[in-house]
Amino acid sequence: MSHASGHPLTATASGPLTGAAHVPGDKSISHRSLILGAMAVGETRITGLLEGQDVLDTGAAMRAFGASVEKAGEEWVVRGVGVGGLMEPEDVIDCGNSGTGVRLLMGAAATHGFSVTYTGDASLRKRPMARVTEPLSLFGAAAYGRSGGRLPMTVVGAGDPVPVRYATPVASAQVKSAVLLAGLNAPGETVVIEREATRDHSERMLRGFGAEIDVRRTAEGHEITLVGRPELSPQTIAVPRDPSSAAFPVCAALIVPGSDVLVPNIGLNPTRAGLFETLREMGADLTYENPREEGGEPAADLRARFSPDMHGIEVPPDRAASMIDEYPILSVVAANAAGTTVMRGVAELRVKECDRIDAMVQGLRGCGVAVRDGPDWWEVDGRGPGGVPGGAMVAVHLDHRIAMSFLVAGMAAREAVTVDDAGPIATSFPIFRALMERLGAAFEERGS
Ligand SMILES: O=C(O)C1=C[C@@H](OP(=O)(O)O)[C@@H](O)[C@H](O)C1
Ligand SMILES: C=C(OP(=O)(O)O)C(=O)O
Repeated sequence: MSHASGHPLTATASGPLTGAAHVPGDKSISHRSLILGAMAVGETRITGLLEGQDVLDTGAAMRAFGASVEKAGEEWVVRGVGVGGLMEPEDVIDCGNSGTGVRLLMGAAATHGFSVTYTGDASLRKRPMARVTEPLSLFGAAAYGRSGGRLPMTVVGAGDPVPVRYATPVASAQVKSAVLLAGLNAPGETVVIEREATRDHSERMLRGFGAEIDVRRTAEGHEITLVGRPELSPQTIAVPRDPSSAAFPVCAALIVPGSDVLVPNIGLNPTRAGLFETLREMGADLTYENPREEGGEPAADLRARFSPDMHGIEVPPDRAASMIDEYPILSVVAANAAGTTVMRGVAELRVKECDRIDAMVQGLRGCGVAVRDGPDWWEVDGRGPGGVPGGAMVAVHLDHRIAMSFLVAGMAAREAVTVDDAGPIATSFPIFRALMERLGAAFEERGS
């Protein structure tokens, strides 16, 4: 569902940020818990589920496909219908702002013999869907959408699906996951080959639910083989906290003088941890405390302290997939570091909730920071600690990460920074404002 829009918010310079920041559950793992829970036979119990709008929309969709999804106390309980048991929804499936939601659902339903019409908010209706419907057509499904492969779109599922071998042309965990989820209800082996490793939550969770799945390194990259038509057994899932949400209090602490923030129990799956590696290379005082395993995923407590000696770096392009959602907030840290930070191989940023390179370039320029960009790269000239002038009103284009990034920028800038719409933050991090205020951040609602 679409969130209320047009709610501006201003961040002003705060004193030091201190204390513990308990960020919500991982968005990627939350979507997958609901979808795989709905395709298992029996009751899956989930704690730590992200209750952001993106995930709530996926929960509502799974109900429309015939599963039961209810909250009982602190737990979410999903009663699944089994692989092949999804039912035709009676109405359009509205995935709101969520690319992950719509692309994974298209995959899961595409090997069922019924049709589903999908839509989303004004941001999602601009995003490319052909990257998913092309491989789904190999299973025997057909998609009819607006020009350019945009939503609203009807996917006519394959009643008699065949398994597929598919090499993904873009580094995208959503595309990989859509093919694997479709492969669940195809007889035989479905194979996905990805040149660069993307987040592997689907593979881990499919294995956890009892599917036969094999991952091997070949000359072509990662080859993932899934045996179709398994019976999935229900699971008890503790969702780890989201490293992509942790990025905001961590980066705020690095650039606000005197800060010392602990972000406990963060999932540090290597396919997600590229930002933290990059920050450490820039000279950030960022440490991992109590490293451990939580539910099959590496985890640690992150400790971030004000880091006045950070310097720009060239971010290795082969790291992009492991930090793809973190480039906006990285560029805010880069603006507060000395020297230039160069980010290459990031064309995917142009097809997220908005064109994230363009949104950050415009907003940072408005804040007095020099930025240059090209089709798949951009670079930020740092102004050193406390050197960002700020004082801008920034357009967020229905993009939660742009909104949160500029609010963090405002916490360290000389003049306040206003975002034109803080509404989208609720898609992934509904407690962002309260959590940052508890650390010491100062926000104002100044009106538009
Ligand atoms: O699979 C996932 O859960 C996600 C994959 C990434 O998208 P792409 O697959 O488009 O890279 C990421 O940007 C998104 O926030 C979540
Ligand atoms: C790109 C993102 O999400 P999605 O693709 O699920 O909309 C994100 O959360 O940064």
